[in-house]
Amino acid sequence: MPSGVSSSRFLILYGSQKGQAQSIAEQLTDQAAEHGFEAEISCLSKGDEYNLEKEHSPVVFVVSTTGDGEPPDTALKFVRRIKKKSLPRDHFSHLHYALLALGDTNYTNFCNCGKTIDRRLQELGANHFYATGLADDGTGLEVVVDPWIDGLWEALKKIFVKMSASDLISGISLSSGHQSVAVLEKLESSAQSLQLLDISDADTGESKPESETETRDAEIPLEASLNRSVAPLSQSSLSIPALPPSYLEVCLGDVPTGEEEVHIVAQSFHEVPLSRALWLTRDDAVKPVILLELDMKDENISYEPGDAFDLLCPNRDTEVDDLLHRLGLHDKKNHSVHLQLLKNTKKKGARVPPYIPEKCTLQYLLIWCLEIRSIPKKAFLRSLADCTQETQEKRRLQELCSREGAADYDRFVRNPSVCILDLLRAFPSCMPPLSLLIEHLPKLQARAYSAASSSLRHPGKVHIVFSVVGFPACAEHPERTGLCTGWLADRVSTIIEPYGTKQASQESVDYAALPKVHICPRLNNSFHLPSDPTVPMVMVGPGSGVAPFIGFLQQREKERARNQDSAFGETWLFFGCRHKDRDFIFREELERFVENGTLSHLKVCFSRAETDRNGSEPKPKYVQHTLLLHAEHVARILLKENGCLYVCGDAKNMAKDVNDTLMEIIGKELQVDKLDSMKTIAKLREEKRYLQDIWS
Ligand SMILES: Cc1cc2nc3c(=O)[nH]c(=O)nc-3n(C[C@H](O)[C@H](O)[C@H](O)COP(=O)(O)OP(=O)(O)OC[C@H]3O[C@@H](n4cnc5c(N)ncnc54)[C@H](O)[C@@H]3O)c2cc1C
Repeated sequence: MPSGVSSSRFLILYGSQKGQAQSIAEQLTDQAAEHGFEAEISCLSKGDEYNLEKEHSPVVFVVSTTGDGEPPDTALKFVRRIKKKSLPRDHFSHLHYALLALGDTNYTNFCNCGKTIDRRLQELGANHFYATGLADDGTGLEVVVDPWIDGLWEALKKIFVKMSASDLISGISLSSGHQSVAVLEKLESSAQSLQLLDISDADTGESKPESETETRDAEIPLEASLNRSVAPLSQSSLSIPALPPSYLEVCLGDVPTGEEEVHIVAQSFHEVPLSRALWLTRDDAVKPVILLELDMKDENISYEPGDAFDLLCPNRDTEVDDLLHRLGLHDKKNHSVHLQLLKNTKKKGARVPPYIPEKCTLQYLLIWCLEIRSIPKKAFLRSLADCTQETQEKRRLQELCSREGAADYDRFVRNPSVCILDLLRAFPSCMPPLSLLIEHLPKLQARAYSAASSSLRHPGKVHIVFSVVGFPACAEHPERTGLCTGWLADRVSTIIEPYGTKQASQESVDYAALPKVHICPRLNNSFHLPSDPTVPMVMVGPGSGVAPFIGFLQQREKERARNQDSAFGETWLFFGCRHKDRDFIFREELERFVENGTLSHLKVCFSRAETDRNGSEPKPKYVQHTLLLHAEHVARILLKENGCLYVCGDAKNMAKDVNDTLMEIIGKELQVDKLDSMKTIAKLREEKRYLQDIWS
């Protein structure tokens, strides 16, 4: 091993957008010492902290993917650097690395950033010492991350042995005689020290069953639930993750005097009034859809159809109140919160969360800074277990974060979208300090909504359209609505215009009395109308996925009126909903676009249409079925006329189904196999002629 390189040191490099990759990298750093390693951690953006060109210790990359397969901002420069064509093919031949990529199969280009780095490192001669992990947030990162981390330690041990062996061989190649004996002796001593590592590994005490559990056998309940387990899990010994080191000290100060409210959290947001709210669906629609008009005329905001807006909505007052009561802090809700790092914390790279303003009140912290609805991660459950008095409750929390309890975690925590308040209700003897919540709850996130209007038609305004997310009551929690869509729906509940209202009755509604909405434009680079208006286009947007296309068509309608002699490309819209009479949103506006020629073809399907009793052909149910019916035109526009295909809406099913259908259409049209169809689709994407704006 090159001199100066420790036989247990390795480097962790992370590229994180929302903090998940960073948090996993930090978790690795924390666990490394327990396994006898010395981990150095650095963000990929901090190029001055590491030098891969001279790195002879193993390197572990943890990288996420953002947007449409883009690298996170912190990894952009690194990716650009390693992609340089001038780098020789053996540039990284000295490098031994492992890579954990994070992604979400609900989006296209799953784990693209990790895959790109991996591919490029391979091209530049670097060597894997452990198989690449691809973790899917869609099904739960833990499913891959936990076993990947478990296997990493063994792989590190092996690579250190291998590296020291090859180092020895190269080191003694010039000396005579007893080479193999010397190598063997050194290897043996390496192996011994590794066995020692194994012993220390096993000696954590965490995997031993709790003695108390044995006394519970007689009362094993029949059915498991969030706070109750059944055999075999209730009797199993558990592999529990290491306790994450705490790192924050929280002091509650005086009640701030005066009205110096802190608005730092929402500082990058514009506060705009609402100017209209309308039901787009009938009362009996399964997924109710609301249109909101936001008045931006006093703000300097411009947008194009295809752009989206981030909306920051606060946590519910009632939930924050319940949480404060439960933590025994309700009487301190107006006290100011002071945060500092715990001296002697073992957490690597610990820092005070930058999104919590100094001296904000406790109530403000819980309303505006933390995502209190987030699903607690296993590390959080692990910490909560240590704050729980009652033996059975403690054991259950340990089970839920253990490897053996992974299925129960999915069933009782992840799938029902349990949040911290639900846990505290289910585990009454759990009494976490406030610092633990701040350490484990992520930052409150804004939610994005596509602009459903054009500023040519609605100057100074933007429309957004959303379906109100509903979480039905279940054993784990009461009924509730989505954080943002539910908050917005509640705000407008008293003034919202009924379904079918044609013209806003502005006078009767006091919009100024409503709370303003925090918005921030989220400009899109490519999901826009083609710059050449003669380019034909196909738009696929079922449900609220039609939003950006309403903006496209409003814009096109105005452009056509202004330039009556100009040529405009053919436009197709494929829309789908459940029922013709209940949730066919924007029906009249779409029919007007068809009448005045803005929209050449409107193809609508209904997934819950009455069965045709006349025995005629079954009607298409979903947009992909309608697309197939018009395959010839779709193929012509895309393959012969250089046209564009836009897809917007549900990422889980629709986007994938549409993609599969497109593959079928291309395969048939070009008479090629699946692989070649995929290549054609990849080319369309590259040319920005197949564009997706999809969400789950
Ligand atoms: C670029 C972009 C543009 C978007 N544009 C739009 C848009 O125009 N219109 C729109 O409606 N949305 C849009 N979204 C999605 C939107 O940002 C939110 O995710 C969505 O409105 C839910 O927010 P919420 O805070 O109400 O729900 P949250 O409280 O965040 O809950 C959402 C969670 O609930 C789950 N969930 C969703 N539906 C249900 C259900 N019925 N029952 C149980 N669980 C459910 C989801 O998997 C998700 O994990 C867009 C997203 C992106 C990224």
